Amino acid sequence: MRRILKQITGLTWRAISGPGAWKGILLYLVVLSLQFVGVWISVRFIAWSKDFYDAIENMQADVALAQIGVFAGLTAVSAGTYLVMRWLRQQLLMHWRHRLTDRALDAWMENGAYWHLRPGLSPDAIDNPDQRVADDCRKFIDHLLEETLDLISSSVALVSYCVILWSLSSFALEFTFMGRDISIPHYMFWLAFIYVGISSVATHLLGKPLKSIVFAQERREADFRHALIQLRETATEVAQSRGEAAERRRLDGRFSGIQENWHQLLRRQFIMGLFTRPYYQTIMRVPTFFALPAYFAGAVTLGGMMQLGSAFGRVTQTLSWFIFSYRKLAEFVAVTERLDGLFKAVESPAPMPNAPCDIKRLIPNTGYIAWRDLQLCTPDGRDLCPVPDTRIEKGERIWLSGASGQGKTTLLSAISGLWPYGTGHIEAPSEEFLFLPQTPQVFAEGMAAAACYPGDPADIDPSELRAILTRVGLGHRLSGLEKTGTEGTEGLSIGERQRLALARILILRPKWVLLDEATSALDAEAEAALLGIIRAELPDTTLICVAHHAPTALYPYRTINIGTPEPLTERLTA
Ligand SMILES: Nc1ncnc2c1ncn2[C@@H]1O[C@H](COP(=O)(O)OP(=O)(O)OP(=O)(O)O)[C@@H](O)[C@H]1O
Repeated sequence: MRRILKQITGLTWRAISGPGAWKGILLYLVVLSLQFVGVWISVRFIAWSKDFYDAIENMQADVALAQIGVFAGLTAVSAGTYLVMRWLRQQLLMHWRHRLTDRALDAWMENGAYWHLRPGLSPDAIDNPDQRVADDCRKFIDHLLEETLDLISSSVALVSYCVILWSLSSFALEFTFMGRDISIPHYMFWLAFIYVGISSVATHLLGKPLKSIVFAQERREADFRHALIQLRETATEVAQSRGEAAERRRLDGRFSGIQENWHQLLRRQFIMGLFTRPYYQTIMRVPTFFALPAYFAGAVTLGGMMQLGSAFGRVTQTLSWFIFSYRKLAEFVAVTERLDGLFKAVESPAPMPNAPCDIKRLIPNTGYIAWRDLQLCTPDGRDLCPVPDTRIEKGERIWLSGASGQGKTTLLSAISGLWPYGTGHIEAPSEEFLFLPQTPQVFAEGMAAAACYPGDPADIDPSELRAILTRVGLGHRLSGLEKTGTEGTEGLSIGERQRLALARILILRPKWVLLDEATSALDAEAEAALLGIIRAELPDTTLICVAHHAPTALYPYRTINIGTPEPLTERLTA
């Protein structure tokens, strides 16, 4: 309980603190005040019904008419208060959600957490981070507002109902137990608390597993959504390989996970319902039964007993907030734990237990890359092929060669400061590296954004962009620049994607480029032409090129072999 309260306050602090925090807090106070106005109006309505019916009973037409005017006024205030309160509450929801989402995105993006905290790379790997950032931030604020506002206004209402119940239940319960006369004054008052106390404990015991079931449900829903997104992203591969049946199996598997957990959820809700439903239905009647001993003892009249029953009912109903909100509270706890898990994992990510994490990084004064005594390993602690000590000067061209799986891509990750597993020393400049993978992504933001990534397309002159795209052989796709979304990049072949990625070098003009089989889908002639352009235009740029054949267009280049050298024929061609 203390842990979850700490998590809730921690997340709340993230959402409400920071510059301009006063705005959200002020909004919250206004919403709370309006909620109190709502409680006051409902109390006024109770008094109004007495005045109105008394006027009718006493045949006072003018008073009754005046009360109709009071009714209209109260209704107008009530409706106005409710609408303004709801509108402000939605504003506050977005205000705090924005702040919390900002913090979650900062945490997820800073220091490459989105890269490090992936399954297989970290013991704290985060499942479905998209769900945590997109859904859980919203749900957390939504629950926070609903539960705290409810709790505060219920507590205030409870005090006033308790005062009424205390004054109405002045009589005592008298009985004989084991030969002794016992008298419990205000017993109806104490009974209300005992009744709700016992019921709350019963609800908690029955509903305890609900939190983890709700947690699992959200996770399985997210897994199913993720599988559908994967299908969209790999549509061509699936369609070409007639993978529909396999995809259906995968999707069905994920969906049956949802169903299985759903049944557990239903079962648990049913078990809870066996208690909470009768409780809900009897809460307004049971007070009368409890008051019967006093009635039969002549301590209270029938009218008094009915009045007492309704006061008791109000107290128990307000006290039962915990019981009635149990399912929502379970969701709140599940959302809190997921979101807190994200922040905790990012703040103190643990390395894999079986792999050394001791690569020392230095930033040299002059521009060069060097490594010595470098032994990289996989996250499960397997040593990769030893890498010979090397120093790469600015403007050099390097062919990083080695058979498949020897650790070339891993070395590139280590150079750019991502790969943590291994031992040794790496010196690399602080300037940004441009990394081009084998299958570059094209983003929903369109052709220009893909060509300038990770730069901003607004920073390049459109005519220059067109000229560069034409030079890399994408002149026939220039119309894509005018189209928005994925329409402009739809159908780009892998080779064309690689051309688009190579255009980034000409646009961004970086000092250090890491090419990981970035030309593998181009024919030899196109590869030679493109690398030739890059070499001629950017003579000072260092190119470190991972490839399974010699990048002859980069000649003169230096070869660094990792593990088994490439086949002899490749070396001869070089
Ligand atoms: N997250 C990981 N978990 C476990 N093993 C990994 C992980 N990442 C890489 N490896 C392993 O590390 C080894 C080196 O991988 P890497 O991608 O660096 O090889 P490569 O030389 O670039 O191969 P290729 O030429 O086929 O691209 C491989 O055996 C790979 O399976």
